[in-house]
Amino acid sequence: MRAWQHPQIPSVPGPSTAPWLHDTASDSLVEAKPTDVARLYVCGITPYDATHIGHAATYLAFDTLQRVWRDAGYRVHYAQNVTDVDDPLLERAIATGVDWRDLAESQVELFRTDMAALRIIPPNDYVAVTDVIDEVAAAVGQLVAAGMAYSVPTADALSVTPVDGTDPVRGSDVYFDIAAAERQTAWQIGDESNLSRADMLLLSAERGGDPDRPGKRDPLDPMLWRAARAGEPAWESEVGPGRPGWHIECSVIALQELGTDFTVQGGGADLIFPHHDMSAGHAAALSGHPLAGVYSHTGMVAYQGEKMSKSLGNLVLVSVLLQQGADARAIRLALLAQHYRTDWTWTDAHLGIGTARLARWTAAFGADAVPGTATSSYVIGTLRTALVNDLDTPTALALVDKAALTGVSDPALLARAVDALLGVDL
Ligand SMILES: Nc1ncnc2c1ncn2[C@@H]1O[C@H](COS(=O)(=O)NC(=O)[C@@H](N)CS)[C@@H](O)[C@H]1O
Ligand SMILES: [Zn+2]
Repeated sequence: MRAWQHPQIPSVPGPSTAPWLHDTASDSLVEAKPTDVARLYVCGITPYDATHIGHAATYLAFDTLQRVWRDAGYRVHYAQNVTDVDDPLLERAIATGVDWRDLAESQVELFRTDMAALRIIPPNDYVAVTDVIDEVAAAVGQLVAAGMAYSVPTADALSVTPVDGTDPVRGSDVYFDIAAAERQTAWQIGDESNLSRADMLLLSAERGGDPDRPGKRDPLDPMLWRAARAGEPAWESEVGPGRPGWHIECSVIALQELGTDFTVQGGGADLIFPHHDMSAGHAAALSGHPLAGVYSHTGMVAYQGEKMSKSLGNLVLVSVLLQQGADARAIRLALLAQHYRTDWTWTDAHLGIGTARLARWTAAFGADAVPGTATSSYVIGTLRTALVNDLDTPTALALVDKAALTGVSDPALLARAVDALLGVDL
């Protein structure tokens, strides 16, 4: 699927190194140093109510990561999915009387324009789950054959006569067998999330799981394939008519585009469990290898006291801010002023601060700037040090603020660094 236009990224002289990132799995800072190409998977949107400030903050964090890798001389291979068929999307389509395909299509297009406006680097591979149904079904079939998945008879599935009668899977929902996968692979549930089983059960119910469903071997076993039901989209497949589960789509797309053991798997903290634990479990069961080296998660942006989210409807949309006259660079600066791993609350004041900062930086380093006393190359060195330290953009912004007060020896050089590393073209 088409992504969006790639922003210009100038090269900046001077040495830089791979970034250190907080890794959720080890709960420590690790060096995200690729062996050759930096391979990155960041979970994409479920396309409705696209691009709220929370989405933008998360994708901006992994944009910053890529800018630091590129500055250090690494090429980046970036993959991202679109969850363009899933229960929440179908519910929203029904609630708003819109065909789910039209809703997905229009929201992905809005997301693309917002990402391009914010100069966020696009993925090399932008893959919709509806484009890989066969690949997902084949992966589910592989897990069934390997004894790491099982079917649960489905009362309300469309009655389907199994083709040859021997295949117990047709016409049933298919679940991942966590215990079997833990026996057959090095993966253990909780490897990424480090959560207690009690917390897992709570989060599983809150985030699309069905721990109370009868017939499952373990309440935490996640669904791999949902059998066709009346009124729901379904595709014919080797595991019967139906559609993909959530976690398996990211395992299949990440493995297909990046292979195993890729550098960083990224997303918001609400994906830590079940989504990223299970995506890693499915990938280990399919490939025998770990999915990624580093599991990187961003904090949640709230608005009016609650995490910004579709279901709550407390959304601040990037496109609305832009329509109201906000400069995309000011929105970017407003987001970069918060460390990517903190939970924080958006207020309109944040946009005002970003707008004022943009004006000060334009005066100090833009086309009409006059040289000042700080040394550009020195300031750029401190900027790089801040970003290599777990993408510390708040410190980076403060360093550029300070340089703006005194002016710098070579304003154009600093402007190049601000563009390359922070994505703000003054
Ligand atoms: N309020 C928020 N603050 C920060 N990040 C958020 C917020 N809401 C959603 N996100 C992040 O934005 C990304 C897309 O979220 S989403 O549209 O709900 N889609 C999904 O989570 C799945 N399609 C991932 S496969 C995820 O990484 C999610 O963690
Ligand atoms: Zn995902």
